[in-house]
Amino acid sequence: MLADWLGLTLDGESPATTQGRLPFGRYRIHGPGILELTPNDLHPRAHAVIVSAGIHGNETGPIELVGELLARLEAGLLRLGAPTLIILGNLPSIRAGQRFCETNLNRLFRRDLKASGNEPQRARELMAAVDAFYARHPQPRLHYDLHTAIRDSRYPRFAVDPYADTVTRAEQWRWFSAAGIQAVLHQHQHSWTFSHYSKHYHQAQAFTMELGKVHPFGANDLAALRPMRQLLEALIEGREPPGDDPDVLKYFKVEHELMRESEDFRLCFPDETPNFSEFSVGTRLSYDAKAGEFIVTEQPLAVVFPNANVELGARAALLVRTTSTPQN
Ligand SMILES: O=C(O)CCC(=O)N[C@@H](CCC(=O)O)C(=O)O
Ligand SMILES: [Zn+2]
Repeated sequence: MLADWLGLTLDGESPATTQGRLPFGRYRIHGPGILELTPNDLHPRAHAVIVSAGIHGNETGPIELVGELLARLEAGLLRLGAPTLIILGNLPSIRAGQRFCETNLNRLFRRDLKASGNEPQRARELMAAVDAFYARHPQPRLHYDLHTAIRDSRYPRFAVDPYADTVTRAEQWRWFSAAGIQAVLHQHQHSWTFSHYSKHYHQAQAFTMELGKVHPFGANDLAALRPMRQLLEALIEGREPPGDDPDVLKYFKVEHELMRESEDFRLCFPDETPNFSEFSVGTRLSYDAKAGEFIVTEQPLAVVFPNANVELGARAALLVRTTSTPQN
């Protein structure tokens, strides 16, 4: 049934039933792409776990990873021990194989959202689903929003740590280390992403997890994500995830965001530049007819998520520097 849910949801069809039993619990479908799993026996260490994927429709690896988790739950290979909400984000854009249809869903997760349209409507549905889930469950809150990046990366698997007052527990860095995450990027300001929503409004331990590069369905290297799957499995079972040395991770913080402010905007480095590539002082990184040029000053800067083709007013790249320690 759970494997059917994924397939039917991606095909735009409704499952025949909206609730049922699992080997170690039960499931309930709250709406398209919103599935709650409730354990028969709650593990004492359990979090209230949210795992989301497909917030960008062309990022298929995390959707396949969720498929593996659901198949293993259904086969009884995982012993459900934590309340878990599984979310598939932008269903029309997943079907179209595009990052988004009309606007980038992952900039819309704010309670004062005014916009109308398909993606704003979906953001409202997902915010309501998160609010209701966390209201139902008193356990410590956790949300991993799974993505893949457009470019290659010096660190193919990295976590983006949203900016918010909530303190990140040090165990997260240990878990990430064991899960094969190679770097952590601390945001410097509110970003209104899905993970930021859970951290800012619900004080969840919440991260955007970049798990390799964008590929079509069937072309993803799920073997490289096996340690990450083990982290998710531990959380779904409600047990303490494996940990490893947090000093193995590289830590970065955002220093500046390059914004696209006019039609005449360009990045002054090749399109295929990998994430975390470093540029020395004096390098011109961008030109915008309205904002002018951006030149690296004082210390080298590395570039993450460069994309000159974003909407006007949107982020075209993050400029980052290393930081010696994780920020808690
Ligand atoms: O590779 C890219 O350019 C984009 C990959 C992606 O979708 N990243 C997320 C990061 C969200 C965050 O900053 O937490 C995004 O841009 O929405
Ligand atoms: Zn994404």
